[in-house]
Amino acid sequence: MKTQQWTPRIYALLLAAQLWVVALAPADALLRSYLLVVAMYGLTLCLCWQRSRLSVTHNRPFWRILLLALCAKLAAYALLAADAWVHTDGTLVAVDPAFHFCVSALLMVVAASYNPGSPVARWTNLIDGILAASIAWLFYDLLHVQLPPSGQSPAAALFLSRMFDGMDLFVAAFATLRLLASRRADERRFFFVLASYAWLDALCAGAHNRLILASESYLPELLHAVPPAVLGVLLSRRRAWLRGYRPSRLTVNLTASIVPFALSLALTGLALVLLPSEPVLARVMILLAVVAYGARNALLTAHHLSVEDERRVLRRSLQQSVFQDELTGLANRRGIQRALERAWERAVEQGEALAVAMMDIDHFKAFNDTYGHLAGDDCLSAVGATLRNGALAHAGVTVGRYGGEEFLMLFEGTAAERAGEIVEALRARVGGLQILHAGNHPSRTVTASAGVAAFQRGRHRDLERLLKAADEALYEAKAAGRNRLGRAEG
Ligand SMILES: Nc1nc2c(ncn2[C@@H]2O[C@H](COP(=O)(O)OP(=O)(O)OP(=O)(O)O)[C@@H](O)[C@H]2O)c(=O)[nH]1
Repeated sequence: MKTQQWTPRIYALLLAAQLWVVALAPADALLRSYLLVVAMYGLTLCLCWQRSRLSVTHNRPFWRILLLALCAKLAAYALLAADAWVHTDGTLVAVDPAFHFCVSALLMVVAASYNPGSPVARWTNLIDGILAASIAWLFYDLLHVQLPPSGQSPAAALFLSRMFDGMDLFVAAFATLRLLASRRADERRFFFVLASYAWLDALCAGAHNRLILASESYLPELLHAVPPAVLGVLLSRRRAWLRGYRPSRLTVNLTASIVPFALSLALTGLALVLLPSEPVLARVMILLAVVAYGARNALLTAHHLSVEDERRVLRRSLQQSVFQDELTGLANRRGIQRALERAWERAVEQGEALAVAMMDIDHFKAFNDTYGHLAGDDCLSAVGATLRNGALAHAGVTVGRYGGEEFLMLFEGTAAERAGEIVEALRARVGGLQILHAGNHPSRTVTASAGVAAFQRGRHRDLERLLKAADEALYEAKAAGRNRLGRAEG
């Protein structure tokens, strides 16, 4: 028989046995009832252990923390059973059951605040753990300070049950918050189980504590058995709960910010209650709450700032790769086109002088065919560097690789005559590289031809016409024998 089939039956049997015990109310009803609850927690523990073994690695710590919380619960009920067995007024051993209930709640808070995915997780988890442990410690301390050891009065019992209500509701609210912010299905499964158990535990414990104040019956003892039984049944199921639920980014981020705030607030609240009786400890705890909250925020802010910096660098290098030619380091076609459009707008709107030139390496196909494509790349790279350095010497000149072995030059605020002079100087620099090119007669070294055109309002109605004029001038230079400058009609 499968686990999910036999578990509800065993829990039902144990519950039936407990009902029989509390209804018949023999002399040792309390002891037997607690022993049955211990048995239920024992079975639930086994199911939780099995679940932790089956879970994916990154989720395993959650199940292990829950396992420890259940161990603490089991220990608390075992102590209650031992207490019922000896029938003493106080407790049997030095540590009373309240301590174990506190430890169990602390561990569930730790599970709900544990965040393995965050990049600064090691430190934030440590801070959250310290806060949760301080809350549990203060809570336990408060129980003993506010409640004298002999205090079994109805007022003291009411105080005790209110304190436990507060603690249980805090755990349940915390687990629900994490459930709402769980993106992964396996994490959501854990927090569904934890939140269901925490709410049920809070309701049953609250109801039990009030009912035993109001009646002499043992029947409220049944309420102790409901949370472990329901938890065990949930643990034995394999199905994923809230399958269709996907938290928004806002919910996830809000929860992440609320967790440290809620922990610090709870610690401060408990410290304020403790302030009149233990002022030093209370002040230390308030200070701890403030420092821990501040340190956690500082950690996260520092992390976000460094992520933002990395993003900025990445964005810049991405932008560069979009507008820069890898081989020559010049602006690529997209980059030079963008610069050209901006310059064109300025020329049209503000009447600034504008000239463009197309430059093309002569017989570059023959160069590639003779020396190979890699040598061709080296040649393009050397020509590109020469044009880039040469352009630096003249204000308002931008050079880009327009495509293949063709370069586009942009002269802003430069008259046609002057633009021609600069192109000639740049062509001379290319020739000055003295790169061997046997197929390029008569120089037998790499040379370039160019065509220049200046913007004229009446003649060039759009950018394409200006580029076409420069291209035609280049064509004329090629046709006239290459290694020269062609000028568009002015
Ligand atoms: N090595 C290399 N060659 C390229 C690159 N881009 C284009 N080319 C080559 O450049 C050559 C251009 O040849 P053509 O357009 O026929 O012009 P050309 O041989 O220079 O002749 P003219 O322009 O008339 O002087 C082609 O062989 C292309 O393969 C590149 O990035 N690297």
